[in-house]
Amino acid sequence: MVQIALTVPVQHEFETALREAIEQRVASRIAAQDATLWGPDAEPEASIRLSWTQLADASRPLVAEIIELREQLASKGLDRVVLCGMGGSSLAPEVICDTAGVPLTVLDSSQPDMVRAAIADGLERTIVVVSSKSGGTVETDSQRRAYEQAFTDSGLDPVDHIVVVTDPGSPLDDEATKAGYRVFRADPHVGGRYSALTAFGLVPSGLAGADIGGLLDQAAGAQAALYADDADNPALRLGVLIGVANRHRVDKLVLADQTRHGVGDWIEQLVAESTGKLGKGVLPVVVPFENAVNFNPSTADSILVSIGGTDAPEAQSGYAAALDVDLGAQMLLWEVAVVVAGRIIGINPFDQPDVESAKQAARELLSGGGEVPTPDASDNGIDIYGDGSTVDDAVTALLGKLDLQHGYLAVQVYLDRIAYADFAGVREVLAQRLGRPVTFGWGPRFLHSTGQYHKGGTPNGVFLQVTGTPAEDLAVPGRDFTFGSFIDSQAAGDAAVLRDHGRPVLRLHLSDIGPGLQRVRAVLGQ
Ligand SMILES: O=P(O)(O)OC[C@H]1O[C@H](O)[C@H](O)[C@@H](O)[C@@H]1O
Repeated sequence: MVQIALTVPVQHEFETALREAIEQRVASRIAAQDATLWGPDAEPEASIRLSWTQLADASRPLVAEIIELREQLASKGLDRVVLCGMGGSSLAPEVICDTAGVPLTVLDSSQPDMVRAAIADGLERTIVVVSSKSGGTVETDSQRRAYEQAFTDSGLDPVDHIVVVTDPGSPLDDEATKAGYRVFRADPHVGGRYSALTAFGLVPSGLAGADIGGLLDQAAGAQAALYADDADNPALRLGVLIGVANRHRVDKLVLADQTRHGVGDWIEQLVAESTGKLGKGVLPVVVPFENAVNFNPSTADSILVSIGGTDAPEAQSGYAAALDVDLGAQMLLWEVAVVVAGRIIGINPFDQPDVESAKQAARELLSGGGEVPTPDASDNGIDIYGDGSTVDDAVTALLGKLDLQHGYLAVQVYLDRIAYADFAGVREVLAQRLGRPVTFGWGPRFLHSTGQYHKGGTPNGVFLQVTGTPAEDLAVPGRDFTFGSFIDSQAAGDAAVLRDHGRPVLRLHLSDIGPGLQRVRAVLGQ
């Protein structure tokens, strides 16, 4: 079931763009995996990235395999599932499991306290799914190493506890095969953020107990509507709305999820990484509910989307949508909508050119190269990297750089996202204070999602980083760095690249996280 209600202030322009998309058979050509739709520059990448359009059928044989493995594992007393993976390799299972009401521990961090806490919990009944499409993501590799060590130290054989999902022939595939792990190889012609209905979405979710056959049924049931060259096609309507709004500099997409299962985080990656490049794009702003600031009240440069709603919300810009749709269908709907919007905006929705630059800067710092940043000032245990000699002044200086017509503030917090979950509420406080869109992301998780937009998208963001010294560091087995030095390099590397791109960044480093965070909250008004 897919229902969509839309409002647009430029009805004629919207209808014209919709008619063009129908005449050019955009929806059916997406279904047929036509790689020419995004222009000649995007064609080589698009030609190896479109297999997601037919996954509702192609992934079907996986279901029985996963259920069989789940039963085997359960018979051995393995019933707790931990997922190690970043971005496209963890965001889909997170929302699939939350929607299904089944527990899944998602370890998508390099924060030492968070990694230690996950590992300390119930090892003997834990099955760890290590998911990485490229097989080279350092967080995922480090988490796998930490788990292998922990299993071995506890007298458990990692082969009994680790399942791998990766693309065929990746470095992880080679290592895992040698180690004797159970390996699920995914279709390499699907990019990470479009991989929800491949083994990346289905293996962890199915092992955790979600109804993955039902999820594929939902996607299959929506295919005819989403691939129709028809004015009622909800994906075409949503994609054209986002694309047309972008022409009018309405380039923030504020998402309120009435169902409260966190689908906004999955959409956030899809939209930010697919569109945020070449100095253009759509900034997703995930808010917790419809009465949150930025949704109500909204800003003149925002499209509002109510997920699970039936009436389009009232947006100051006039651009709004309500989607009432089940999860499997919703995933396919957004994938189609985003590539439709990408065509209008004029970007390649299948690459993420600016993610690599931050990874490179982090690697340089880790290997002892690169310039290690030193604080510009220090205020009662909080190191300030930016203008201002006190935390108050530094925050005021950063916020003073915000463009009050088109700008946004991104808060990037490299702390344990379970232990300090309520700090995310600072988004609301700052949005209220500034009257501008504010996003909140946990590092390093957001680097694999909105990180692309921050560096490559419309250049009107200002960035507040919060980092902290962990309670206890943790070695990465077989590597010459620790989780602590890794996350530190990730934050510093991303800040360096943002600054190189001319984006204002303030980093506040808390040498003692508890009191430091209290102070930061007080300064920000939380
Ligand atoms: O699945 P992996 O290869 O480990 O990649 C995980 C993530 O890494 C990068 O940051 C990409 O920008 C993301 O699109 C991807 O989802």
